[in-house]
Amino acid sequence: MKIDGKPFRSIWRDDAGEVRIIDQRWLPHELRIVPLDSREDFATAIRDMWVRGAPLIGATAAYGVACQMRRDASDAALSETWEILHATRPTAINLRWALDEMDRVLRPLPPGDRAAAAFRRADEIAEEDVEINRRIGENGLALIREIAAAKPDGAPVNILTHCNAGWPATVDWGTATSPIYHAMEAGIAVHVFVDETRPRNQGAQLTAWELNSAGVPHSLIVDNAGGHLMQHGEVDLVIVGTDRTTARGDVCNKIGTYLKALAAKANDVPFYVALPSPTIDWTVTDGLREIPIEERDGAEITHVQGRDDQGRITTVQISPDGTEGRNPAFDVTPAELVTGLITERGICSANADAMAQMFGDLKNAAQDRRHGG
Ligand SMILES: CSC[C@@H](O)[C@@H](O)C(=O)COP(=O)(O)O
Repeated sequence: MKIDGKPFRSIWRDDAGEVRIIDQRWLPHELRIVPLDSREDFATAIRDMWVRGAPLIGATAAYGVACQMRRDASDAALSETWEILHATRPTAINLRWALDEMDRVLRPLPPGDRAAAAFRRADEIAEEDVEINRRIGENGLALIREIAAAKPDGAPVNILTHCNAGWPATVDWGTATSPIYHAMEAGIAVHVFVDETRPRNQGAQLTAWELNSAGVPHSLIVDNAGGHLMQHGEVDLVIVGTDRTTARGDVCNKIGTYLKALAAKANDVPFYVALPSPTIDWTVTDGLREIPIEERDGAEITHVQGRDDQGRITTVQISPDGTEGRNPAFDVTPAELVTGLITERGICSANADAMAQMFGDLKNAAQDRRHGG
């Protein structure tokens, strides 16, 4: 997508082949581009959320393996790099997916061939992500078009989204935002309610920033406003992203997603999840019991970052000294609250049969790998 009219991705290789990212900690106030080189650079960038969002975490890890292969392409380095990068964040399954994929491709090769093959596969993973998200956009567009057709002429389709499942969370397009960008391109009027998404404010800082840059009409709302807006008929559709979706369609996403799904159900608002296939974890079914939920530093709750009137990015404390924050970063929305999954292959019901029918090949491949096939 574009920043000030210039096309950008969230991660790319420069003319010399070096990996560069947008350091998202400073958005929307400053656009800082940084190189990543060592395995430690990559681990820090994922752990400390310079990059974040499930698909981008996966792509970054793939490039992390590739860069390491330039330094040391031994079997031991391959295994160690898998472990180090895998330990950075626990919830988004794209991390393990990308690391397994790199291992699958590199392990059979002689060490001398691994660096070149690793960069090839990492570039492909990045390109595949862009294409998956483009298709999610096309498939979600059909949904928005249908809702638009039932509205009075010219009235915008009001879409609520939570967190940032936009292009900064992926390599490009975003997942939840891709249908919105496709609707804009198709000339359909849309308006987006952006949940601020405490504690880290990915909605206020990233989703609002990207929609603003793309000229998409939007309103920033506090996380607690969604239910009220739904009760008053102001939301036509909810679209969120996901960090891990189970084989039966339980959806793990940013903390607060579950409450939006409950409110949507109570008010007959369709609740859709934009789901790229690498975000499906075929090894788990019961999301509530089986998905590890990241617990982050309580300081993210007790403090807030913003820009002061001197233009400096600063952090302030909002709670009393001595009060500690409890900070589970994700929650699980059970499949029965999900109207449908917008995937690159089409829209799929959130249940085991429908998912197995749409992605049977991927499910079988995952099961083969699990049994050492
Ligand atoms: C396309 S991104 C989908 C999810 O990864 C996104 O909604 C989300 O929860 C991101 O969490 P974050 O903690 O910012 O990495």
